[in-house]
Amino acid sequence: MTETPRPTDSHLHDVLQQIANEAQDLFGRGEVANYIPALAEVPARRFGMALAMVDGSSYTVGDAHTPFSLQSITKLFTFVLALKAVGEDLWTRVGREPSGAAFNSMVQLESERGIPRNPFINAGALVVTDILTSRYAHMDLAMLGALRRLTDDPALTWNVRIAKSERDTAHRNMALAYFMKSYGNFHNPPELVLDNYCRQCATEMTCTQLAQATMFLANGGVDLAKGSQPGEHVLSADAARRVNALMLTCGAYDASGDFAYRIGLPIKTGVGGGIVAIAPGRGTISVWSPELDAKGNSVLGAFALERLVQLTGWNHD
Ligand SMILES: NC(=O)CC[C@H](N)C(=O)O
Repeated sequence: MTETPRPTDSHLHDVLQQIANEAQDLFGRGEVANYIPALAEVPARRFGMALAMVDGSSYTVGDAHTPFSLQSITKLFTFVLALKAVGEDLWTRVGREPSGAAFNSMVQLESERGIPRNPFINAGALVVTDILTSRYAHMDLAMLGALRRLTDDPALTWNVRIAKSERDTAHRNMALAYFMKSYGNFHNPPELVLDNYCRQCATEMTCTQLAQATMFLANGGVDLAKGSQPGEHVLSADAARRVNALMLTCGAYDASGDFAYRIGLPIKTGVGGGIVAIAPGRGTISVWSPELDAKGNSVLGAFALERLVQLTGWNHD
């Protein structure tokens, strides 16, 4: 059996550079999301990648310092907030099974009596935002506060234009919310929750920030000390393990099985073209490239993560 050469951390910069070079060949194979009008204006041929290691080292390549729209990646952060707020009671409102259906699908909701399959599809994320809307006077600001602490960036915010553009065209998400309300699984006015949800989705981060913000998932629930802040105990090690399990099984909508097969790490994707991946005990990887495949996942992002695990062996040791 041939061994995959294992680059040491000092070689990680070269690994990223190699991946960025190879990825260029894939430009043109996907399309920038256009169902949210303002997202369609993002330049397509962008590629950035960042690694943040639990030892505090970090590596970047390409457009890793350009802010992009997190979109569904925010479902990871709101899920963590809701888990902290209501604990295991969360599972009375949302399931934890892969849906095998598109991220914005309604079909299962009728036969499953308004309980969405998991928190990472739109219906599930809307229920999570509903839970947080009940919990906080200003759910949007509570989320932003949490993200500012995780990135150590007090200026982090949502893009007002993208939030408005999504809110103006959020007909399907509104329908999902009303449908769940008809089953009693939505407690606040859908209009209010949609306002919060669209701001949430329009939050922007760079690859570097996203890798930093998810470090607690690679580090047993504990964030690293950053700037003036001591390391924050975000979740218990047990809860972090469970979040990672959900990312592995449900993080890429109806392509979750394919991502697990190709990459084998817990991940979360978004239609802004971002993907974040967790290598437990090692570090976090974030990648951004706006061209999406038919299921709404970044074409170059998926390729880059697949190459990273091939070149480093991070998914099997
Ligand atoms: N897959 C996504 O990133 C979807 C998020 C987007 N804001 C939506 O609700 O449609």
